[in-house]
Amino acid sequence: MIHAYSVPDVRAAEAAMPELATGELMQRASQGVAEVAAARLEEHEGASVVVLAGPGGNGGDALFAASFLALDYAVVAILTGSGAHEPALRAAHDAGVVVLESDSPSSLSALDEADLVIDGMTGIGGRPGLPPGTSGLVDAIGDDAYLLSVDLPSGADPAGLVASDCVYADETVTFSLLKPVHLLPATEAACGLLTVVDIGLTPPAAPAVSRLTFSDVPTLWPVPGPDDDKYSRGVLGAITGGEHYTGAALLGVTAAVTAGVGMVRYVGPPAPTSLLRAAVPEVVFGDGQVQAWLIGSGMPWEDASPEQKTAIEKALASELPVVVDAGGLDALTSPRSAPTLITPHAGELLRLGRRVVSSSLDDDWVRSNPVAAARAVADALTVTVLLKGSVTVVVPPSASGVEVHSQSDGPSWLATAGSGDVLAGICGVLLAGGLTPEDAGAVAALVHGVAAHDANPGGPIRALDIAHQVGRTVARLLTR
Ligand SMILES: NC(=O)C1=CN([C@@H]2O[C@H](COP(=O)(O)OP(=O)(O)OC[C@H]3O[C@@H](n4cnc5c(N)ncnc54)[C@H](O)[C@@H]3O)[C@@H](O)[C@H]2O)[C@@H](O)CC1
Ligand SMILES: Nc1ncnc2c1ncn2[C@@H]1O[C@H](COP(=O)(O)OP(=O)(O)O)[C@@H](O)[C@H]1O
Repeated sequence: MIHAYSVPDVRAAEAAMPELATGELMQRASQGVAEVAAARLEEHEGASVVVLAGPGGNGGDALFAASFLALDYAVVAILTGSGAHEPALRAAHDAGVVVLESDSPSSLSALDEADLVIDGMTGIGGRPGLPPGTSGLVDAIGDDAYLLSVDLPSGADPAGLVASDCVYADETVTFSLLKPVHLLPATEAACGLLTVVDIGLTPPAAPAVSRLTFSDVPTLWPVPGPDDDKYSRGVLGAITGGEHYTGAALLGVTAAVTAGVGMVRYVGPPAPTSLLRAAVPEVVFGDGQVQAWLIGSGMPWEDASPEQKTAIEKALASELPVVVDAGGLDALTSPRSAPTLITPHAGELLRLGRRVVSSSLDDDWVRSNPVAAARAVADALTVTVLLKGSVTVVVPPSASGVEVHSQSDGPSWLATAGSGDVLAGICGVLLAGGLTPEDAGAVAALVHGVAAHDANPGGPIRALDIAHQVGRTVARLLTR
């Protein structure tokens, strides 16, 4: 598991180190930046470095790194704020670094010609958005330059909440502790490759964001034992698909069966029922006892059959865990006390937010702060929200005290019709297997992303292939 910690907690961890006051922490950080920069220069056969140094601690890290690199490379430092970290600036001067002001005519040409640029303009104390007057410098960086950010890409929201104008790095070097900026959807893409240099900080007690890794899957995935039978393993009731979206029923139920559910009971009208009878012979049909429900994929509320509507109302009124996808979200009109995982994409979350948070939310509500939008719906309905995207977040209600989970395991080829229906099926298996909505959502997102990769590494993927792949991917993750 990877953890990221809130900015105040990281500050407190730094303040607890006597090495902060002596400058030793900055020496370790800047040495780490210099080592990573030198390795990338080797790999790319580069010789020239430009450092963008702001007035804060990150600027200090960047200038000290410049002083180390000046032993072997031609290094220019551009000061981007009013003032600079004094000891670091002195070290850069002493090492022969050419120091320029940001408005110097030479700055733009140096950036255009640099093989590697170190971005140390803003750090975890920065506000979202590039500092005034620096966007021209960022634009001047040559397309072939390797862009290495110190701690976080300048301009990115350290809390990872708000999308803003920022540097898009090839790589970010951070120090001992990840921050939300490195893992959350508004900012992760700007970080590029993430490299962690240990400078000796002690992790705070509680993370703000967690991310599962492959080695967490054997701990969390429900594996049957010798005393299990199909009922004890978990029966999933699926109320999905309809006369129109027959495929959504097939995709979710196929994923559930290949992901290893004890049994699936399907409730739906004749067309998807016939399809499932032919394509997924393991499924049984009609209402009955289940351990969890999956409702709504491919079932706009107005298309739901009377039998489906009755079964959904009963499921939502029960004490059983429920996964609510797509059209099922329209049936969720009041808070649930039983475990509930909802799986909207951004469009569906906006529609739901307008119903349960405020009818006046603007079109940008989810995009401008995805985690806050998911949290508002989670709190309004006391459900856990899995908000889908290239970075998928699993956001529990605030009262739970559980941290946000963030997963980014799938290729962009996952953006294909029906892949969300597959994800909902995997979520259903895990709720039926007894996982909490937070764990179920995070593990399902990881396995879904990896299965998409495994289905056709490096190339396009159809959703049904992901559904067929899930079981093999789970086996690979359980036995690696
Ligand atoms: N073979 C099938 O039977 C399939 C059935 N599907 C079902 O089709 C129904 C409609 O699905 P839609 O996803 O079109 O839902 P909606 O029609 O409810 O939402 C689509 C709207 O949301 C907007 N939007 C904003 N952000 C988005 C994002 N990140 N991803 C997707 N749309 C975004 C779109 O621009 C569009 O206006 C659902 O019930 C779904 O389960 C789909 O899953 C596709 C495959
Ligand atoms: N650019 C992307 N990169 C990786 N995964 C993505 C990307 N865009 C969407 N996804 C994933 O693809 C799936 C799409 O689900 P959804 O929008 O519900 O589609 P559908 O309704 O057609 O099934 C989700 O799991 C989402 O996280």
